Amino acid sequence: MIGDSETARSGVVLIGMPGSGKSTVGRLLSEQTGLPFLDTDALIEAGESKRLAEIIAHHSPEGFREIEAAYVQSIQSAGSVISTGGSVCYSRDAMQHLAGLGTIVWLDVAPEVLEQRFADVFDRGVLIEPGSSLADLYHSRFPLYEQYAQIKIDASPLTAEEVVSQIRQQLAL
Ligand SMILES: Nc1ncnc2c1ncn2[C@@H]1O[C@H](COP(=O)(O)OP(=O)(O)O)[C@@H](O)[C@H]1O
Ligand SMILES: O=C(O)C1=C[C@@H](OP(=O)(O)O)[C@@H](O)[C@H](O)C1
Ligand SMILES: [Mg+2]
Repeated sequence: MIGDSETARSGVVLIGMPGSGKSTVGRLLSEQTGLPFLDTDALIEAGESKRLAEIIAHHSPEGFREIEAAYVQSIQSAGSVISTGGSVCYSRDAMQHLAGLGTIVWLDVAPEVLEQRFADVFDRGVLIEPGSSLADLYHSRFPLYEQYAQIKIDASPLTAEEVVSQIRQQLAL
């Protein structure tokens, strides 16, 4: 576990698989608490003036990871709700930076549930090897999310509102 300062505790950083609800939950949590909201995918899209799927299509997976890590490390807003992209877990530097901005909360959602939330991971723009399944991706990323998470929410059976409520309870927000 990393990042344990007073400043860090005032913010919330959501991590987890694509489709786990980071953007949805982050927006709701921000509305309910009044904490500012930042979605790192939106930050990248604004900075690059392109949609994420387009950026991913024009770079190697490693290239996209470097772009994502650089944008994430440029964030200075401690005390916000930050929804990350699912692939941020590949950058130790980015994760260490995020740990200085807020408590890292992992929305853990089973691959069977994720599959129901979006039909085509390639349309959505996810860093996944051709031929791999969401379940493969889930199992390969699991140890990374686990390593960085300070709080884990078993979000598979929960609505977005219930996830927000659990986060608020656990962090006394
Ligand atoms: N707890 C939930 N239960 C059911 N559907 C959800 C939940 N959270 C998010 N969704 C839906 O799943 C999809 C992906 O959510 P999103 O917030 O974009 O995930 P992420 O940012 O983690 O990729 C959206 O269509 C959203 O409405
Ligand atoms: O997990 C991934 O490989 C990705 C998830 C996306 O964000 P969401 O997790 O919000 O879908 C986005 O950052 C990028 O397209 C890659
Ligand atoms: Mg998102």
